Formats: sequence, C-alpha cells, structure tokens
Amino acid sequence: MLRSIVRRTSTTGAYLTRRGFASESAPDRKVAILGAAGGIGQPLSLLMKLNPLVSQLSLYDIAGTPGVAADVSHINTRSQVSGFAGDEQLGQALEGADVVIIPAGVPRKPGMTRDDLFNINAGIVKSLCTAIAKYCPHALVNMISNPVNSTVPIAAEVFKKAGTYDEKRLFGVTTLDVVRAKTFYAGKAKVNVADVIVPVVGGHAGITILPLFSQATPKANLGDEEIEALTKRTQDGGTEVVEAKAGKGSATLSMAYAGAIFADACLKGLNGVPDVVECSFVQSTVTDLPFFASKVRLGKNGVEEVLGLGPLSDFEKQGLEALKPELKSSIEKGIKFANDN
Ligand SMILES: NC(=O)c1ccc[n+]([C@@H]2O[C@H](COP(=O)([O-])OP(=O)(O)OC[C@H]3O[C@@H](n4cnc5c(N)ncnc54)[C@H](O)[C@@H]3O)[C@@H](O)[C@H]2O)c1
Ligand SMILES: O=C(O)C[C@H](O)C(=O)O
Repeated sequence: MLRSIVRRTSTTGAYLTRRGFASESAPDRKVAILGAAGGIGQPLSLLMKLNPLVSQLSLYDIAGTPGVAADVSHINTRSQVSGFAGDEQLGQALEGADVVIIPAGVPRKPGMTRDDLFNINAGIVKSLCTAIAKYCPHALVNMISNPVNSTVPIAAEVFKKAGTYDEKRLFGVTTLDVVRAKTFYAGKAKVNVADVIVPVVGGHAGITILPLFSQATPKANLGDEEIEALTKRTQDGGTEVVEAKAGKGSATLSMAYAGAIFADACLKGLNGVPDVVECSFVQSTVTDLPFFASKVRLGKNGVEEVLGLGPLSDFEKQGLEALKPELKSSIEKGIKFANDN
C-alpha cells in the first residue's frame, strides 16, 4: 500500500509521496556539518535542510552556528535543526550522526596551492576526527577540507589510532571536480549538461585531478586539443574561482552544491537505494597508491565497491602516471603528520 504512493526520485534520491512531501518511510538520519558557519558551511546547511532524507541536521562551528541554525530551522522541511558552537558542544553535535560533512578550515587566496593550507587545516581535521572517533565512530565521513589528498589520510590515521577505522566509511569529497567536468564538457560538446556523465579520478589538487573525457557521455567528436584544454580547465577549476574571488576565498556555492550531492548519495546508499555510484577519494587498490579517487558504489555500510578505471586514452594513461608522485607525497605527508602530532 505504502509502496504504491511512495516513489524514490532518481535526481534527488528523495522518498516522495505523490504530493511531493517527504514520506514517513524514509528512515531517521542525522547529518552533522562541521564548519557550518563558513562559506561552504552555510549554503551546504541550506541544501541539507532541503533534503527530505535528513531528519536531524546538526550544525557545528567554533562560533556563529546558533544564528545559522536559527535561520535555517525556519524552513518548512522535515529535519530538526540544532546549532552547536565551541569545543564543549562538539560531542553533542556529533552524537548519533549517520553522516558527518567536514568543510572546516581555511580556504586558499590567490597564489596559494591547496597544500599551503596543510599547516592550519591538518590540525583542525585531526581534532575533529578525534571527536568523531569518540562520539560517532560509525558515521560516514565526507571530507571537504583541503588539501583533501592529505586530510583523508590524516583522518584514516586518527581513526586507526582510536581503533575505529573502517575504510568503507571515509570519503574525500571530489564531487566538485565531477560537477566542473560535466559543465565544461557540456559547453564544448554542445550537449545537454543534465545528460552528461564524466568520471574524474586521482585526487583533488592540480594534475592529480584526472577527468576521463574518453568515457564521457553523450559522446562527442572533440579533438585532442579540445580534450587537453577541458582537462586543464577542470584541473584548474578551483584556481579559476580563487582568482576571480581575488582574496575573498575559494569555491563555496558550487562546493556546497557538490557536497550536498555527495551527502545525498551517501544517505541513499545507507537507506539501501541500489546502484548509487559517485566518484570519491577513498582507500583503494585501483592503483599502487593507498588512497585514490574513482567511481565508488555506495551501500548500507558506505563503500560497497571501489570500481576500476575502465579503458583510458593514451593522454589519460600519461596523466595517470604523471599524477602518482604528487599524490603519493601528499598522502605520505598526511600520514606522517597524524603520526608525529
Ligand atoms: N573538496 C573540495 O572540493 C573543496 C572545495 C572548496 C573548498 N574546499 C575547502 O573547504 C574548506 C572550507 O572552505 P570555506 O570557503 O568554507 O572556508 P571558510 O573560512 O569560509 O569557512 C570555514 C569554516 O570553518 C570553521 N572552522 C575553523 N576551525 C574549525 C574547527 N576546529 N571546528 C569547526 N569549524 C571550524 C571556521 O570558523 C569557518 O566558519 C577549505 O579548506 C577549502 O579549501 C574544498
Ligand atoms: O581550489 C580550492 O582551493 C578549493 C577547492 O579545492 C576547489 O576545487 O574549488
């Protein structure tokens, strides 16, 4: 009976009734956002408040979250919103969370690399992950804070030390690379952007971002130079925004969108929706590197399957070999930091 009036939408993953309201049958899910008062955190809080799969939305930052939470809480959607500020409230913010999204930390200014953020963000991520291990060790962790190529290995080491590490539950969010690759490809190939699928593999910084345009659909007859330009633009997408913002930070709105897409996919997987596949930077055996971004099938326990790369063009094969040394050293830097500090 319930089945006949409830449908799952493929675009939002929402459980909707015929009238479009969130169904009571969607299980309760708590989502916590750490860094919720920031440039990404605020629009991401808004987008997660709009997601009918969320029943409890917990907004944490060092300051400013009571205001963000009061504001967002007036939106007439399913979730109950709470704001938490300061160290002493972090435990409460995390307790019982199914998904924790982390956009906490400093963003780039023009002229900086993501690795230049390491000194500040590594410590922030380490302390937040220590609290996750204590208060919600089974949550799926969506790491947005840069440099993702190092912050994910830091998180893994923190969880290992705490005895809570489960490689199926830790994700570096690389969805913005996919979002950009889709947009830029659609523009060049003159196809409907809503139809475009492009995997992006590797990591999340410069040349470690490797879009696989040879696998893009709908197919288009783009020449080598066009593919090279699209690849470079995708790799430099973050820098394009940093420069345009001229000192006022990096991508926030497109990142909030991408973060909301990825968190929604995690929630769908937890809820048992089949065939939920997104690219993410995860523990991996796809290459000889311990962490690598590729397509991942999401399920009730997080990562259900890390999918392989599929056939690569010669240009992509070269890109794959070229990215490995940088990605390896960023991973090692994260592991070393977590073990030395
Ligand atoms: N993965 C990606 O694709 C991607 C995309 C864009 C930005 N980022 C990264 O996301 C991070 C945040 O970017 P932003 O533009 O939102 O920055 P922001 O400075 O606007 O916001 C960061 C927020 O984190 C908070 N914060 C700092 N320390 C904290 C702590 N210990 N606990 C909780 N919150 C804390 C700050 O108070 C602030 O509100 C940066 O590291 C940026 O490089 C990643
Ligand atoms: O570029 C940045 O510093 C932020 C983020 O990683 C992005 O890709 O936009």
